[in-house]
Amino acid sequence: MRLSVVELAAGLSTAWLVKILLQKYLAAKLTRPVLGVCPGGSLLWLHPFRTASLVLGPFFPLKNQMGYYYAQFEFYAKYGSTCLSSVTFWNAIPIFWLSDADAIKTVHAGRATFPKDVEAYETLNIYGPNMVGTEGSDWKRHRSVANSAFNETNNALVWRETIRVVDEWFAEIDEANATSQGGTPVDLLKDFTQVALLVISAAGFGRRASLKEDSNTEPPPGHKRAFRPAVISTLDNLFTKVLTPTWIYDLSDRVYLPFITPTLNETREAFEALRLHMLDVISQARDWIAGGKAASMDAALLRNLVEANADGSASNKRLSDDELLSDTFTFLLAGHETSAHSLCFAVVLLALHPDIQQRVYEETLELWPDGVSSPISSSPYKESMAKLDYTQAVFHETLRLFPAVARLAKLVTTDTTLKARRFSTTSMGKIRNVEQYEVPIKAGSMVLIDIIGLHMNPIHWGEDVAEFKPERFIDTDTYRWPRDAFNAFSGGPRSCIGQRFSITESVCILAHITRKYEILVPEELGGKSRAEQEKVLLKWLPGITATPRNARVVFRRRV
Ligand code: HEM
Repeated sequence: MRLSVVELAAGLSTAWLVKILLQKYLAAKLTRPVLGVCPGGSLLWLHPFRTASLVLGPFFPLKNQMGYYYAQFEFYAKYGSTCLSSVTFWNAIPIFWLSDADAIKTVHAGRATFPKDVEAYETLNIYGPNMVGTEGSDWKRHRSVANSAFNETNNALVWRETIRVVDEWFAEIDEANATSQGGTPVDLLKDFTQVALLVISAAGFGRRASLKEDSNTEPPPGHKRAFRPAVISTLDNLFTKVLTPTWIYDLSDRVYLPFITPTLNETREAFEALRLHMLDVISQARDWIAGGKAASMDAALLRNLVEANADGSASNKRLSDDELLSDTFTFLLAGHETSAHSLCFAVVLLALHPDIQQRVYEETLELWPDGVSSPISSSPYKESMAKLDYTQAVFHETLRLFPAVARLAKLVTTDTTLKARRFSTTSMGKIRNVEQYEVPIKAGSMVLIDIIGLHMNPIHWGEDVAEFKPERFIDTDTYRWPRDAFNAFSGGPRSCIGQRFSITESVCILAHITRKYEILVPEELGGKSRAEQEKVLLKWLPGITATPRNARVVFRRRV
């Protein structure tokens, strides 16, 4: 029997593939002893903290496989442990999944043993190194300059700018309301994306833009695009920028590739346009400092960064212009989608829970008896926030049930142990016999902070863990809410630097909406059960951040 060249090549390729797969499988099998006493031992076909897992997240892993995005606490309950082990198929990395508040706290506190997996963030270094994608002394330098930028003056600016943007948004809604009976249908994702963008533009870059301004605005001298279209097209092209390898850019420079070349050109131009605007703000801030800060200039993050950077005495504590620019861009990325998506979930939850909505309304009625806070000066930031405790609790509880970031990965640099919990589960699904135990973890492994698993852990949050109950986040004489079991903003020294920014913005928006409008479930879902309404309105997909799919409600003006 004679084989053709094609048959021979196919046979050899198959043999080669089988050999590789066998090698990988054996390597993963051999790693199992490293997993020690920690139950699970699952084989992971995808690395759970790489771009592929975000892109494929809605479809893979499947429901019964470890890493499934909607599993909540299921796997931990199945194996009776708050720490689970697994190993990646392709490179045999032991990965320990954590839903235990104490173990996670240890990981956050031990930055030398558990550094951030910065490799996963490399694609975000678009304008250069930045706070999110660095570790060690570089990260410290970024963080110490930026810490002073996120100050109370900036929070007050966030509050004022949010009111300005919300005022404009309400005007649009009321205009639509004039013709519609029974309220205005609102596409929350579309509207909050715009609102959050305008807030971060003003409080982050010091560039005030209007909701109504269209993309044909004249670019200022020296620019090809006005600020707002530059930001919007940058965000629109973010995925292209992050996912396209540089060799494709090089190729498309040399050869015209239909569709690809125009898309890459647009992406490049958008990012360059935004870069020029950010450089303008940096140079304006420098002029302002050099001029003795005579004129007033809003305390936007970028201005504050430039100021803090100029104050840095030693050069090893300062940031270069590229780093300043890259950090500011990171604030735009990190602060815009997270806030917009979380607000979508919060408003839908208020529509689904009229009793809770009523409590928020009563709180805002007390604060603003004469209606929402316009003019702006009538509602000062600090005093108003201090009176919106329940609204803040609603926002926290939303982030507990729908954390924008589902998981975080840390490397393990030295052999160590973590304290987790073992338990049994009764036939009624109740957790019993909880005891702590030590999980040995070898250097070279990875730990995965499973934020959803932690937030759905009944050991920390009680048996009603799945219910939307904002009062969980309100301390009383006999109850203190479990801070370490809440990781929506991560934890420890690398926790979200924009936490106060986003709470200020979100609470301001939720309070204003609830004071002015009744939030209702869309009419077509009116006859359905609460469970069916939840299934539709709270549907989400994994992405860079958890993305709501059907966040629609109706706003009806309160009389
Ligand atoms: C609801 C809103 C927000 C949520 C849920 C959120 C969540 C998070 C989480 C989980 C992390 C840790 C990420 C990691 O370690 O990889 C983080 C880090 C970060 N966030 Fe936020 N964030 C929000 C809003 C903001 C805002 C408004 C800003 C800026 C204006 C911001 C800027 C940052 C930055 C710069 C980091 C990196 C901090 C560091 O590595 O030291 N975030 N955020």
